[in-house]
Amino acid sequence: MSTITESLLVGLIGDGITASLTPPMHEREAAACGLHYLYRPVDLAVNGRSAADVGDLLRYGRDLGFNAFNITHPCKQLVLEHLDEVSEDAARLGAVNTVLIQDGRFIGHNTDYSGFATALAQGLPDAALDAVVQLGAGGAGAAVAYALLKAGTRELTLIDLDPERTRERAAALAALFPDAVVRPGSREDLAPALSSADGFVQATPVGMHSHPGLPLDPELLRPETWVADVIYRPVRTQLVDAAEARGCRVLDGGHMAVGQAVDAFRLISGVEPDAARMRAHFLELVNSGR
Ligand SMILES: NC(=O)C1=CN([C@@H]2O[C@H](COP(=O)(O)OP(=O)(O)OC[C@H]3O[C@@H](n4cnc5c(N)ncnc54)[C@H](O)[C@@H]3O)[C@@H](O)[C@H]2O)C=CC1
Ligand SMILES: O=C1C[C@@](O)(C(=O)O)C[C@@H](O)[C@@H]1O
Repeated sequence: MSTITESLLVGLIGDGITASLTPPMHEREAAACGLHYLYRPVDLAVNGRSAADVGDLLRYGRDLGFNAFNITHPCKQLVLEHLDEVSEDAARLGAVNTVLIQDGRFIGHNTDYSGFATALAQGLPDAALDAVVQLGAGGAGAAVAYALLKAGTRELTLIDLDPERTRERAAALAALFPDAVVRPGSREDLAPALSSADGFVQATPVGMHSHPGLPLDPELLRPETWVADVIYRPVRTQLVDAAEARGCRVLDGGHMAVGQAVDAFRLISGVEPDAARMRAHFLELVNSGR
């Protein structure tokens, strides 16, 4: 037996997340830190719930003694209206992936953007960020683009298959970062934009086990352009391999997956996790086929 202050009970609310690696990442790190910490997937698909139930699930969780939740697709925006307080960055970004429950209040944060920012700073130290081309303007793309602009990107070319989404996301980001140029583009803009870009970020599902392939012709990548992928299943995507073969510096998607977990773990537990240990455990999980 333990009370809400003696142990930590955490959940991940989202659709189809039962096999997520985030729960084992948190639990293993907590064990290494000597914490009593349980982290359960709360899968909408398994429970016959819809995304609109996220507020009810949060309130049930609070009543049942949960300390925090991670929130994922398709609830990261929907959850906002149920929160008592939202961090400045999560409010600006318009998405929350971590909810702390403190004194019965719900407090939202976004560790997708901060996790990517740390991953980029540590994984590609000294990378020039002035001009970046990004493919994909969905949920992950929004967080990554926000992180880039906050870290100093002056010129971001955003390209998504959905032109309306591209325009809307580019306009929203341009309003948040008035000193930067956020240019909505189409696939025809890839080659000219990459001819002078410092970096290329791939934030589409292309490259996942379920969507194998390359999101662009790797010949378009100059060796001096760094490349970041958000896909982490597999960690070594075809893009990561092709970019390395071209001589580019590369950040695989596992860095963002670990980065969001590191930042959420710190917020939830108040304990500083060992990021290198979490990355090693993450790779162990991926390599064992989890
Ligand atoms: N490393 C990490 O921590 C995280 C990784 N992810 C991964 O990021 C990927 C994207 O996830 P979400 O953004 O949530 O999905 P989403 O469905 O919200 O957005 C994906 C976007 O990519 C666009 N797209 C698809 N194919 C494209 C192509 N060939 N060229 C240009 N645009 C294209 C779609 O139109 C859509 O707007 C997923 O594979 C997910 O697993 C997501 C969250 C965190
Ligand atoms: O979107 C993601 C991915 C995730 O849902 C996972 O399953 O690892 C965990 C969330 O915290 C994060 O925001």
